Amino acid sequence: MASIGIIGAGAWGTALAVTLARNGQSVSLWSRFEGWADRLQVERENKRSLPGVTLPAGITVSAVPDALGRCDLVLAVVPAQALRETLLAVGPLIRAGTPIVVCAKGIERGTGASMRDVVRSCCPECPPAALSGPSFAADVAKGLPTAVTLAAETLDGAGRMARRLATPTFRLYHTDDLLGVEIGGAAKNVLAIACGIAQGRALGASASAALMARAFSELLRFGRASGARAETLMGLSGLGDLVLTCGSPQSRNFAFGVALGQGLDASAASRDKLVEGIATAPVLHAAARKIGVEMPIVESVDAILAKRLTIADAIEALLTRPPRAED
Ligand SMILES: NC(=O)C1=CN([C@@H]2O[C@H](COP(=O)(O)OP(=O)(O)OC[C@H]3O[C@@H](n4cnc5c(N)ncnc54)[C@H](OP(=O)(O)O)[C@@H]3O)[C@@H](O)[C@H]2O)C=CC1
Ligand SMILES: O=C(CO)COP(=O)(O)O
Repeated sequence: MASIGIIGAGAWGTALAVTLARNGQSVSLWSRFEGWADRLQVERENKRSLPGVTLPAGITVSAVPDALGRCDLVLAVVPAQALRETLLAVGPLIRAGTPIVVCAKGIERGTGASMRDVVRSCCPECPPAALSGPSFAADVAKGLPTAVTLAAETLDGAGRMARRLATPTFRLYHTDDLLGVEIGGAAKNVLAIACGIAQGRALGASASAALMARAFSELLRFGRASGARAETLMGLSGLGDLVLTCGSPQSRNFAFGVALGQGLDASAASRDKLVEGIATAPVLHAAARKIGVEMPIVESVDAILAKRLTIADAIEALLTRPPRAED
């Protein structure tokens, strides 16, 4: 069987490589930095993101992307904002017809493009797919039970890829609602920042639960208006990931929100770690406005990050919104 290519040797790329290789797959893991690729290849451990997890022999790490051309399935696991430049660099090596499964969660800043559209424009011969759902890299790398969703343009294609990537502890459901899966993953990061802020401000467990429920209602409203299916938004990649990310200090988006809520400096709180919701907030807010969907929590996060609103004013604005029928 041909290898599975993984683009990006960060926390999630490494965790996916480890879980696939443990299950007998041959994995070509690509990192843009030769020094980092060499370290992983020799030390057999990603000491930066997943200390203590051994890279099985089935993983070959390299900064030379040629091996991606011999893979029959490629996972793109770089930050959403880096997907385009990465695919422009290594995409031409990927064989026509090879699916590119984007594992990043976000919307492209500047263009408002979805991840599948970035794949389509950079690698028009490769069908886009998405892997998303509640799954912390550390949990997956430890072999803890996890369930996520694989979305592709066709249900058959999604099913084939899901069977290829599933392991006894990494359970994959599949769907052809690529749009719905991408929206859930992108939106939950922004909403998790809001939930983190509430935690950092010590607003209490009742407020946190209310915020999470209203956050889900925004996700559902935006997703449906965009054409996503409700069952996708209520599934692993929507509600499932929202619950995980909005309630766990393990989440970088939630932890960033906590730091903001505690009054810490935003740039310091996101300096060393990836907080995808920061870039997604203004794009998601703009997309919602464009289609006339109200997303007051997303709007607040965007305004706080852009320093148009203080946290206190944002909370005040949310609490004084006119009462309405619940949707
Ligand atoms: N960590 C997790 O638990 C999960 C993460 N995800 C998603 O996966 C995506 C990646 O996250 P994660 O792996 O955690 O992030 P990390 O920051 O751990 O790793 C990101 C990887 O992408 C590489 N990268 C960064 N910028 C660029 C660039 N401009 N060009 C090429 N490569 C680049 C990094 O290389 P370098 O280190 O050399 O800069 C690194 O290998 C995100 O969208 C995230 O939302 C999804 C599910 C779970
Ligand atoms: O997407 C994730 C879990 O499903 C990881 O969330 P964070 O990027 O907030 O850490």
